[in-house]
Amino acid sequence: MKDIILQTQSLTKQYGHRTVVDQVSMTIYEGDIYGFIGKNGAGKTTFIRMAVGLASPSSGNIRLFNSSNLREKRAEIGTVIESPAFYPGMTAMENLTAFAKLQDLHDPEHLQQLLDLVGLTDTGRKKCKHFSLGMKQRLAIAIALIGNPKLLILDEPTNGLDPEGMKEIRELILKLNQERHITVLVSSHILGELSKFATRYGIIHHGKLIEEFTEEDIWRRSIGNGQQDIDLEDYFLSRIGGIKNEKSCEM
Ligand SMILES: Nc1ncnc2c1ncn2[C@@H]1O[C@H](COP(=O)(O)OP(=O)(O)OP(=O)(O)O)[C@@H](O)[C@H]1O
Repeated sequence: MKDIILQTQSLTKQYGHRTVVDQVSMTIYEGDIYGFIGKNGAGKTTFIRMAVGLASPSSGNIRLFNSSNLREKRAEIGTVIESPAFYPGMTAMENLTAFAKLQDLHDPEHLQQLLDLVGLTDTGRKKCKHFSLGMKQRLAIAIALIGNPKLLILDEPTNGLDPEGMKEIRELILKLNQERHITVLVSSHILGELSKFATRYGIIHHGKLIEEFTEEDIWRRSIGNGQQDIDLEDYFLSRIGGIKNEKSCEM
């Protein structure tokens, strides 16, 4: 049995009378690339903010790495939430150095390796404000990796990227998972994109986690129903009552 990396029980967030995350019980196992799927406003970011300690739950429970000592265990998580934040007037290496200093880490070789890993080796004196969105996302991921996290949480990392930028992020996530054995939680509202690399999925709809499954689970079910093939996107949409748009993979 694989180790449990992140587990929530009935995690709930209310803003006033509105419940935006509703009793979510999620389990992420070691080695997963967990695709967290939901429409805009479904509650993905709010759930992630609670998991990493940026928002406090109204009720429910969170365990990290099989421990309830969240203060200690959150140090083993790297996070990129929404727009990447860094110093626009600095280079990639200057940013990495500044963020490493905040964590009291001073190892230029480690930082150079991170730059190489995310494909920003050749950016030299170029200031980050002149980076493309894809480069900014990859720098944000490098910053999240400074402390060698065991779990990387990425909130909509491909949002707004062109196909090439999406491919770069996808390949980076796969490399981190397969070569560095980092477990990944990645949220998106773009089904076609997530299905290219996720190993398990959770669908969130109106704040509720309506299902968790692997792609294999769906295959098994479709064979059981006498179907030859499955379309993951059709399946997702059938679960949330959506209609497939032939021109777009978005929900
Ligand atoms: N601080 C807040 N106060 C009140 N409502 C909030 C707050 N933060 C989020 N919400 C509401 O909670 C709901 C869920 O938002 P959330 O950002 O978690 O969704 P999401 O699935 O991440 O969507 P998106 O992809 O658009 O970010 C939304 O209706 C949002 O307006």
